[in-house]
Amino acid sequence: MAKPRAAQNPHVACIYQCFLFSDAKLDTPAATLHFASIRRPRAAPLSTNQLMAVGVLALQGSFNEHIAALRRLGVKGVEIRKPEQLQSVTSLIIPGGESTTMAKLAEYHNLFPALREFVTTGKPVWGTCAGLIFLADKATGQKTGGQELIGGLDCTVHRNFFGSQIQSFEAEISVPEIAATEGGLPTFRAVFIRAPAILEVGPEVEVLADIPLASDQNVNSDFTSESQEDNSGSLKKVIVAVKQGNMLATAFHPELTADTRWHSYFVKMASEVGIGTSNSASTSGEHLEQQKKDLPVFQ
Ligand SMILES: NC(=O)CC[C@H](N)C(=O)O
Repeated sequence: MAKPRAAQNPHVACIYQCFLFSDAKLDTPAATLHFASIRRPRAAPLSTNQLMAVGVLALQGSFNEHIAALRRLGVKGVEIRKPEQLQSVTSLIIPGGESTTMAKLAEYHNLFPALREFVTTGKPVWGTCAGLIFLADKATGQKTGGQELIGGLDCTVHRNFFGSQIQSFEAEISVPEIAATEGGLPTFRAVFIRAPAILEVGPEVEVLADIPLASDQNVNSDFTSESQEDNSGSLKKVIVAVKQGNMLATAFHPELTADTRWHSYFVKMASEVGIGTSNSASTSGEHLEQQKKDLPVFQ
């Protein structure tokens, strides 16, 4: 597997920076340059009965990009900011961003009880990056005083495992489960932005992807030499994507690439639990109209 490449290119670093601290600054020349380098196959279009509205927590971070990725599949994304809005959706994406800020906003809007209920009632939830941190039962590397988590995902996450903003990187990761169900290449180009990693998982958790660590990679000291070793006792790797029942979590950002396979995988999870919603997705006419307004993710 390719060694993770740090985002040293100033244009790419700029995008990562913009991404974390604002909602949608992706229509810039720098974004164009960045996304042009990520040309991946799209997942096959979803059939009509897989179309449904998916909630996207829209407090902070990359919610616009998730909604745009869903739109490319013909699926409607609904912005969720208040507890009562969760009643109108049957699945939810918690985007990446900055988990401490997101937690403060969620607390301010009294969202935590409704979010926990959403998870515990078995509705599909996908956390990306900060969203993964939200779903974890335990997080390390938090700011002083910690932060509230939704929990439910039996794992321990290190919040900034791969280091600071400038250690953001992209890497080709092996995604056997995604390739088996969604087709396409056996690898996925994953964008890690001040990314967390999963240090430990419980028995119910299925590991969907991990990433080898370069020998010179500067990772957090909480990661013990014992947890770095695989069965052969030599290769250092860390978990970056998992599934546990109704919960999917990725340490990286599929919504920032043109490869929609993680989104189609999640939409299928949502449709498989048999709780399709009356909030049906757009008609094909609407879909075409929406595509014109899409964010500049290159095909
Ligand atoms: N890209 C991201 O979502 C980064 C998450 C960040 N490490 C945090 O603590 O919130």
